[in-house]
Amino acid sequence: MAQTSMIFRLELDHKKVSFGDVAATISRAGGDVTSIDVIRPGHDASTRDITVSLQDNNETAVVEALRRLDGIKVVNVSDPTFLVHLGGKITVQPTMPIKNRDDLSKVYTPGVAKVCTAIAEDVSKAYSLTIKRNTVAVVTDGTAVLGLGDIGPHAAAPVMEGKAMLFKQLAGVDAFPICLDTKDTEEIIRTIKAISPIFGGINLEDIGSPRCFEIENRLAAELDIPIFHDDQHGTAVVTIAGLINALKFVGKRMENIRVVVNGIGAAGVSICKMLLGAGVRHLVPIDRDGAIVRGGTYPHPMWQWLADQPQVEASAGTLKELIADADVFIGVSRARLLNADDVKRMKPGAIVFAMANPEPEISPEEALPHVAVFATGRSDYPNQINNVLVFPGLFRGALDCRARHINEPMKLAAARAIASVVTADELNESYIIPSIFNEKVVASVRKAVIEAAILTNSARRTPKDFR
Ligand SMILES: NC(=O)c1ccc[n+]([C@@H]2O[C@H](COP(=O)([O-])OP(=O)(O)OC[C@H]3O[C@@H](n4cnc5c(N)ncnc54)[C@H](O)[C@@H]3O)[C@@H](O)[C@H]2O)c1
Ligand SMILES: O=C(O)C[C@H](O)C(=O)O
Ligand SMILES: [Mg+2]
Repeated sequence: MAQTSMIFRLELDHKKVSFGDVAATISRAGGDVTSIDVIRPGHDASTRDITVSLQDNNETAVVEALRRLDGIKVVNVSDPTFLVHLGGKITVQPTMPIKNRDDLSKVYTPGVAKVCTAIAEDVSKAYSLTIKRNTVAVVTDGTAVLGLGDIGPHAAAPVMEGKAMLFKQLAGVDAFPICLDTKDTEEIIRTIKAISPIFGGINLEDIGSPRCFEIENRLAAELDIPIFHDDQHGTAVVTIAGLINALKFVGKRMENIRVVVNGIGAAGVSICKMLLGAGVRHLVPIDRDGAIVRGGTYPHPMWQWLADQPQVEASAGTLKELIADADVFIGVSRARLLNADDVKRMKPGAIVFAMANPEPEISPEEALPHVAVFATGRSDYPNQINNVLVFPGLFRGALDCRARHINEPMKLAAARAIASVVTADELNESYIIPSIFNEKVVASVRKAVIEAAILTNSARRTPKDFR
């Protein structure tokens, strides 16, 4: 069951009702009082903010129960999640104050002109004399936002702002949310190319498949800064990291496991490719019409690529049929597609990564009793397998060594680095993947990415700590 919390502002008439009555009413309606703030104290009446933890968004039941109580006025109901979004989540800060005319003439006209001229004469100076060395554009068209689908560029913004916050807090990267009002592949490519001069890298986000593949490939070929579709590669990297450790925990090997991947979109395609690269020999890719089978013919070029791989199984079927006898289930599809009976039919030592956001393919309550390792993409359950473990450190590394692109060895190095943060004695069923608050994650990913970039000639600069 999903837990949320809400703040109820109440006016209490003390002659008619006590706080005990309020707490008991909230509890009967399915809520738990977690904190109380007295906004206006008083002998006869008071105003209080009551924070209530709720199961499954049953706020209406609580409000109705409170309204039926004599002596209570419900002034306002607010959702703390909305409150943290008020006014947006990021801002732009100058690196120094402009204190006097002298400062002004340096940072702005006339002084700035000679810096512009220097860059015009040698464009590589943009890295040392502008923000380019530290900036990433987080670009979306709003077509595949989490598992919510095509909700448009305005509605996508809170996710993009969230990614920008994480870039900054975790890795010091200045990321800008860019939400494009177009779904046209050529227009998206043209626009990103046109805005690219100020950016050191491009993080594509929540762009639906199959358009995302062409957009990424074309930009990587036509621009000389790293282009990274987070939903494809960030997800694949963190999934491989989680799988390396989950397999250690259950004592199985990549070569011997049968893996079902459900949802062969942006994330699913990249996960399948990385699984094959990591040595998986029994792969069952499934989308909404059933399995993508070896030898089949598909209009989607990436599905056709999968159908041509020898490790992909040839048997057709639905998710419910094909999950039987799987060692590993990886879901990057939609909410609530599986139940306890489905995961019960997996092999002993089953590993389930139900990574659809915000709601996984199966809830932990249903899956946990029947599987050895369970993970989701969410921060409120153990084992959060989410691309946030990847993009901050990966771009930190790519920017620091001015990587031309982000290649397979850099991604694999990032996956191994994340997995290695969990030591052998720490590894257990609820700790296969480190927390994003573990400071070692970004540092380890950065280091591994830079080493791989130098070895593969993607790096244009060797950072000081590598010299
Ligand atoms: N945990 C993470 O870090 C992470 C990262 C990326 C994506 N995701 C989640 O994975 C999901 C997919 O994201 P995406 O960017 O790949 O989107 P996408 O739109 O590119 O792909 C989704 C795919 O799922 C398929 N699908 C839809 N319903 C299905 C069903 N009932 N059975 C099988 N397949 C079905 C679609 O046909 C499509 O191919 C979303 O829920 C997203 O939030 C999680
Ligand atoms: O945004 C997230 O939490 C992860 C991922 O990028 C997603 O689209 O679900
Ligand atoms: Mg995403």
